Amino acid sequence: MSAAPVVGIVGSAGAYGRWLRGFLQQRMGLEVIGHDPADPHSDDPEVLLQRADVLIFSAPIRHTPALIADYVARSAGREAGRLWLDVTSVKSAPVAAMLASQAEVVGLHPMTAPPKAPTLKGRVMVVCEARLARWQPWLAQLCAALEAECVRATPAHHDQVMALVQAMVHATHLAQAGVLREYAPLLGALPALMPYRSASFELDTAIIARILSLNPAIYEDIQFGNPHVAPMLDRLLAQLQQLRQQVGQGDDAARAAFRQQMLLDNRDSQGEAVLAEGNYTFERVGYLLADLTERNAISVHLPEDRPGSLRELLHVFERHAVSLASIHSSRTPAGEVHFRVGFIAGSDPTALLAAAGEIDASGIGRVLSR
Ligand SMILES: O=C(O)C(=O)C[C@]1(C(=O)O)C=C[C@@H](O)C=C1
Repeated sequence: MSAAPVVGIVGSAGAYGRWLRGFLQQRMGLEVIGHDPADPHSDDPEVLLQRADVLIFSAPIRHTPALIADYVARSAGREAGRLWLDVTSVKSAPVAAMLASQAEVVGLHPMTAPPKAPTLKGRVMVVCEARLARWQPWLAQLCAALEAECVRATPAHHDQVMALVQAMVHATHLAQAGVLREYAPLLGALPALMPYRSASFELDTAIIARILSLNPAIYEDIQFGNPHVAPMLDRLLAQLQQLRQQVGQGDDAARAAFRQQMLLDNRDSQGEAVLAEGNYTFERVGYLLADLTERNAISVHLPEDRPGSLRELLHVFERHAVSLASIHSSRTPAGEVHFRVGFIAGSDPTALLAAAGEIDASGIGRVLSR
């Protein structure tokens, strides 16, 4: 095991491959080599097998087990004493394929698309330590540098849990997207419904938009590449069919059954503490959404990340006698940290313009277009 291993990425041109290369080079100061069939300038697989102390498979889930098997055959024992990792959303098959090698093996699953941020701070990463010995300290360094909340699991348990955490969530939202599409000729597309939104609807449509904006192959493979998904879908359908039957029946007995099964039994099963926490989260997110959609606001990027920058910014509003209603740190779509400052209703637009002008002119911050 080397303190500064050479890392090889199989799938270096993909979204995670590119993110990992940046992270490993910039945050961990490591030499990174990579192969990707989509990048003719990338290194040959043989170069990776010769030089990489750590090999990371970052390829489409569907092809990963066969791809790993191919590397096991080509490597032919040279991988002994090295570390092999993968970052796919399903764990049993890729980890089993890596275990056919003589390398130490850890399956990873970051529970996020490649973030705009330089690390996985604030995100979860599942870690399946399938065969780990001498590389343990380096894996700990990797996890610390990634700043993710790491949760250990076996590949089998991971895949069972992901049928709920990922496949069920994606399935219900894609079904909602399909229903919205079917109703669009009658009621209009989403923009026609948004004026009537509840916080729940807004959150669900944001999730739908997120899923439909990311890589379709990942969502396909999460449904089709995990054997625990089909039985989960059966249960999901049975729940919906039961509700459909009760609404169709429509009498007091059906209402009582609905109330008992769908509301009371589910409430009891979740327990008071979990419900209270989730309900509180919902309220906080609801307020956050309201603040973020508030038009009477400006976003400011503070170029200097130093103590006192935010106080100087707030001081400008104070001098222009503008009262703030909210302040949130957030990220632009390009990933730049900014502060979004909301103002109380009826704030003087001229004072706001003057304050924004002063922030720009003084160099305290850069006011972003809305
Ligand atoms: O960044 C996100 O929106 C995600 O959560 C992406 C998401 C998911 O939708 O479950 C998709 C694939 C990865 O395996 C992890 C998480």
